[in-house]
Amino acid sequence: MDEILQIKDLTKKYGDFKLDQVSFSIPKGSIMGLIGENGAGKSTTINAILGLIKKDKGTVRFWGKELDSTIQIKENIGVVFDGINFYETLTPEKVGKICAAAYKQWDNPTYQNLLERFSIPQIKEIKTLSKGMKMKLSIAAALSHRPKLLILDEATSGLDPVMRDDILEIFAGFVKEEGRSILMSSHITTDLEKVADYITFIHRGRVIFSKRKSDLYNGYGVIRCESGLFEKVDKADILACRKDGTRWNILVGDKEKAKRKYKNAMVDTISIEDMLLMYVKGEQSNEESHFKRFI
Ligand SMILES: Nc1ncnc2c1ncn2[C@@H]1O[C@H](COP(=O)(O)OP(=O)(O)OP(=O)(O)O)[C@@H](O)[C@H]1O
Repeated sequence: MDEILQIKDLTKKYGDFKLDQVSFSIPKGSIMGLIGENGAGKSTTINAILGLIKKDKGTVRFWGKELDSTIQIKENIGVVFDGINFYETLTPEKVGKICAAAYKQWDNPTYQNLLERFSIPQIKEIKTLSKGMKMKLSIAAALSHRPKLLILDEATSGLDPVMRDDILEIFAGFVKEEGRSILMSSHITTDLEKVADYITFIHRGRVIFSKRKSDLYNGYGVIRCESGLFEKVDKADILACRKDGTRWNILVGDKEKAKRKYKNAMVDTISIEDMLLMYVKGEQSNEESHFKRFI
């Protein structure tokens, strides 16, 4: 079993919104970045994985077994949400004591080290801590109960760039320990570019792709061309496109094939953020006919 988490056909309907047969897997020892626009379904996916909402359909397997017990989740999965994770009247010191009693594998030296590294005071009430400090406290606690999987839902967005960089380094070290993995949703795609091994892109409740990051960079590309060439591009090759002045930017899934097929075109690599923008804005702006999407 090389995968720590396998999600298959996860489906949940909320009124107009449908999380639609979401499937992806997280290999052991890796960081999976979960990206998508606001309302794409990232938190719904995470909540369904954790059993915080009832899924309509689909399976979640953890280390090969269906994930259905809260005890199994509590001990093995560390969770950090973008919000308050503890009672506001507790202090970081009390959080440590409560967690020591609550978790079999609580690692107090790690917790103390992280509090110091993150400059979190031991005896200040949580309600008096800044948003960033609360996030750091949650991350310290989640890492210190030695979970096999850490799930973070927008958990680093309130942190300054220096602290984010420090935390990304800690995450990279965490997954080096055998079998541990991270699933992190983030709008800060540059963080994921730095640290993620895999990227899953959810758009309007559906998985557009779930791929190794290096395969994304090696595979996807953008053709930049004038209208004349745009007309000749095989529509089957176009994943999304956007007109920028007189030039077209065309997202393709196989950069090298595009270079061979369209010899006069400029074919560039594309960042995760630009890829996401082309998918999302291409569809949104359809009626203005500046953008079009063909899949
Ligand atoms: N409890 C709920 N009841 C009804 N609709 C919900 C509920 N939770 C989420 N939704 C809807 O499901 C859709 C997906 O929301 P979700 O929070 O999963 O998106 P997201 O990708 O995490 O977005 P963001 O980046 O803004 O956090 C949205 O349309 C949202 O309004």
